[in-house]
Amino acid sequence: MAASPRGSSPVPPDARPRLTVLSGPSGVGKSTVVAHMRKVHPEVWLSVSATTRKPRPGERHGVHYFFVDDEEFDKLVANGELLEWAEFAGNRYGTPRRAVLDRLEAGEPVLLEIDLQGARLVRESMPEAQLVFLAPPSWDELVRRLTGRGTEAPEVIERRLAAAKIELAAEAEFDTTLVNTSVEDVARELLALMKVA
Ligand SMILES: Nc1ncnc2c1ncn2[C@@H]1O[C@H](COP(=O)(O)OP(=O)(O)OP(=O)(O)O)[C@@H](O)[C@H]1O
Ligand SMILES: Nc1nc2c(ncn2[C@@H]2O[C@H](COP(=O)(O)O)[C@@H](O)[C@H]2O)c(=O)[nH]1
Repeated sequence: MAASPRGSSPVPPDARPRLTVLSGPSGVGKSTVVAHMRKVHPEVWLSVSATTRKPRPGERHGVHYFFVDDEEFDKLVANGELLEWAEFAGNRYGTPRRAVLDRLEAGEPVLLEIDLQGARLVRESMPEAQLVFLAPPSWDELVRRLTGRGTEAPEVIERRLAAAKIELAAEAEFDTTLVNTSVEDVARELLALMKVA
């Protein structure tokens, strides 16, 4: 048997876990599910996006998002540093490319939590990615969750609900749909899809 070289060697492409993209309308519970999943399996790496949105109370730079201004976001785009980016409800959001590629090359499971436009762009550039759609149990429940979160002004909620109608209509573009009735059940199903548990 040939001796293994010292240090870490790149993982062959076939052995790499697929990139998983989680999308779904604003307020459906994506962040809640992912937070639960990572409490149980901290090894699941979640990409930290850059955004021009202002932080909500409790959100920390580098943890929840990289909060940047318009000029900084323009530079990230111009320098090709984003794997994908999109404008959503008046703000821009993008996935830092290098960190995602590094984790995939190291053979680690990678999760993106992004909107429909971003999911479509990832599908184009990385067709091997699996796209998971998180759906609400009903429209009324989605409105309740988004409103009940209490983080957005009424006009922002309206914009997000308008986007939600478009996102719900695109469910068939995804490889799998999970209905977020129970956070624990969805987290378990997502871990299974990612082949983590
Ligand atoms: N299964 C569930 N049952 C009841 N409430 C839920 C469930 N999942 C999430 N929630 C609640 O719904 C609200 C929205 O959840 P969350 O912020 O995770 O949504 P999101 O999809 O990440 O939204 P956004 O895209 O706007 O960031 C939160 O108040 C959360 O506690
Ligand atoms: N295309 C991308 N969408 C992203 C990214 N990071 C987050 N998002 C999505 O934006 C909306 C709004 O998020 P919020 O934190 O302001 O509620 C939501 O659908 C996120 O999934 C990204 O890098 N690219």
